[in-house]
Amino acid sequence: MSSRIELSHVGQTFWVRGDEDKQLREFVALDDLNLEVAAGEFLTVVGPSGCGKSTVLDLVAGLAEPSSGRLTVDGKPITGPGLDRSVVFQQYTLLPWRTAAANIEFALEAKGGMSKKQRAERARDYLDLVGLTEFANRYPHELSGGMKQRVAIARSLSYEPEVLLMDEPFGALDAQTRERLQEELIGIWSRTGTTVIFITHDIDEAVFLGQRVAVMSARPGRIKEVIAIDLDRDPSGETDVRASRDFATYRHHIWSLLRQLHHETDETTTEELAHA
Ligand SMILES: Nc1ncnc2c1ncn2[C@@H]1O[C@H](COP(=O)(O)OP(=O)(O)OP(=O)(O)O)[C@@H](O)[C@H]1O
Repeated sequence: MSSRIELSHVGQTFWVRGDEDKQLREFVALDDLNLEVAAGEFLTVVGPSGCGKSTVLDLVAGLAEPSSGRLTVDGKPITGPGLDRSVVFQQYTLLPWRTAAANIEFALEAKGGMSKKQRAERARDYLDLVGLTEFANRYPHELSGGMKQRVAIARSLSYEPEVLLMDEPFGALDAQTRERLQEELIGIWSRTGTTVIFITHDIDEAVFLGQRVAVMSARPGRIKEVIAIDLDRDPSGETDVRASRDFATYRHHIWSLLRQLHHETDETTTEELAHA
């Protein structure tokens, strides 16, 4: 099962204290942001630092309420967190006193409706899916960074959410582990059909994973452009799609957009400082 997500005219404003006068001021993090994610789509999001990527994810996760606009999952307004949507953060959020399998079982306990035996079986299935069958009884401190993140992904998938929200989940990993996990994630996604929103700072990662890449602008945070990625992926993994001409073209287009946005943000900041 997967779900369609829609954000229309979404705005998010925070109250922040000025550096100089310590007065509270409104800070517009998102303004009139519109985005649709189709059921079963893999959408990646890139944008300058501080443009509001995590804010968007928090809103879809139901961890925060927007100041304006509307967010829906399959047409129903998002009013808070729900087991239909699962979040994977950059930092591994495993319970250190529980084994890999027990971490997953714990999440399933929270969902309810499953016997102990069913939970144990489900945990095994999802550890198999992320290639960690042999490590079910290891504690987090006995696992590598990449393995911990795979357990976190298995845990998020185990309660079979319709939507998987990923906030730079591979950001803390070395380049090789990161590439391997990207490939595994594509495999898992094609098997489960979950709708994925994946935030990253890495253009290559965005192009490799996304069926579409949403590029955000900063100040205010909006969707600048959404680029459909049509790459000839080789399911056997034998061909290096990252080395293809098409990949380089997409990469360069997004790089140029981000560079332009970076200049625009710098100019806005200079103007704001001049008027402060
Ligand atoms: N609770 C908050 N209170 C005040 N300002 C906030 C709050 N949360 C986020 N912001 C501000 O909103 C803007 C967007 O933050 P957000 O974390 O969504 O950006 P981001 O694109 O995910 O950043 P990065 O790429 O650096 O992780 C930033 O300027 C941030 O300082």
